[in-house]
Amino acid sequence: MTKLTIAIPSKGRLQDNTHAFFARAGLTIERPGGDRNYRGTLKGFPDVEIAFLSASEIAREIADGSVHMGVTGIDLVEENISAPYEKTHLVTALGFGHADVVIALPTAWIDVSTMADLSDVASDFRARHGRRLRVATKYVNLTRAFFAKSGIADYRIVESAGATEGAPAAGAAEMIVDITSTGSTLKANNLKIPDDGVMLRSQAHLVASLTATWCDGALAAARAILDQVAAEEIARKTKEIRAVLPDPKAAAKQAAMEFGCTTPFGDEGAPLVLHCPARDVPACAAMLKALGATHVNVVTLDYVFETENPLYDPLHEKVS
Ligand SMILES: Nc1ncnc2c1ncn2[C@@H]1O[C@H](COP(=O)(O)OP(=O)(O)OP(=O)(O)O)[C@@H](O)[C@H]1O
Ligand SMILES: O=P(O)(O)OC[C@H]1O[C@H](OP(=O)(O)OP(=O)(O)O)[C@H](O)[C@@H]1O
Ligand SMILES: [Mg+2]
Repeated sequence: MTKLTIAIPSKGRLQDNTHAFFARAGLTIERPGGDRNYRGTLKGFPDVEIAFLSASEIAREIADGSVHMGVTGIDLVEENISAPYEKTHLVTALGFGHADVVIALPTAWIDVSTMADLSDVASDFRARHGRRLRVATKYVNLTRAFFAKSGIADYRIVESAGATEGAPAAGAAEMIVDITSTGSTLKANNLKIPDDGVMLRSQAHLVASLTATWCDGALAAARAILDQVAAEEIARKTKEIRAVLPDPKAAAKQAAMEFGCTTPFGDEGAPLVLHCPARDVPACAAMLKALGATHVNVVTLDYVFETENPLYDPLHEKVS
């Protein structure tokens, strides 16, 4: 494998957001031949190959090293990979695909509102019915780990590939473990989440493989791509503030202390140029006015390229 292979979701809810994420970083995914082609390219990066896979396949291929990087959900990383953080490295959270893996049980079970309550019910159920409570799920490994942590042993997993929320009403299980975001599917099926029943908060991540072969070419391509991704990420979270001040050095120092502002071009300039966390801009502008600035210009940035790359450097450390 001399090329860098990046896997991206070819269907499902992560697909569109993934394309938008790459586009934001100025990266264009090309898929010659359209939807039926499972290989694509990244415009301007001849050493990169794109693999189109489902989100769960992406987690598996990252684990076994057949792709270098991919976009998938943390739920799938933790469910599909044993010892996930020995085999993968989370490059960055992508801010979409937010969903919780939860345990849900019938709303009619009014006495059960915590995992401790459920533990009691599970033992009673077994004593009374001579069989164990059934949990329908496709998250078999996450469920086992969570039930063990909650001290519940009296249950049995019924594997469910789809429409899991329907299992209790269909009589196939007493409860479920599944992913939820708005909660409307659970509600429609008369299911509720115990107070401490959230097993995992998931979102889509850019994930790198620690088992793939990282030759120099693959590393160089990863660096070039992550330079663009990091530059966009920093730019999105940062505003550039420009102001002329009687004592720019003192203002820069105060802005650094109060808001963590940096001075990318030094602290002597007229105007002084600050990089400020986006959320602190109004407060920082007020401070600069109080220090004598008559105008405070705030500029939105497209990219901020820096020598150090907060996304690439930690990955490089692990794979070389
Ligand atoms: N309702 C939801 N809201 C937000 N994210 C969700 C929701 N359902 C699933 N996801 C997330 O989307 C990711 C992929 O799920 P999706 O169902 O699109 O693909 P998949 O399960 O891999 O498909 P398949 O099982 O057919 O291979 C998962 O990481 C999951 O956490
Ligand atoms: O909390 P909610 O907003 O109601 O979302 C939850 C539902 O979304 C997912 O299904 P999806 O729509 O991806 O269909 P699928 O079962 O075919 O994957 C998940 O499996 C739940 O069924
Ligand atoms: Mg789905």
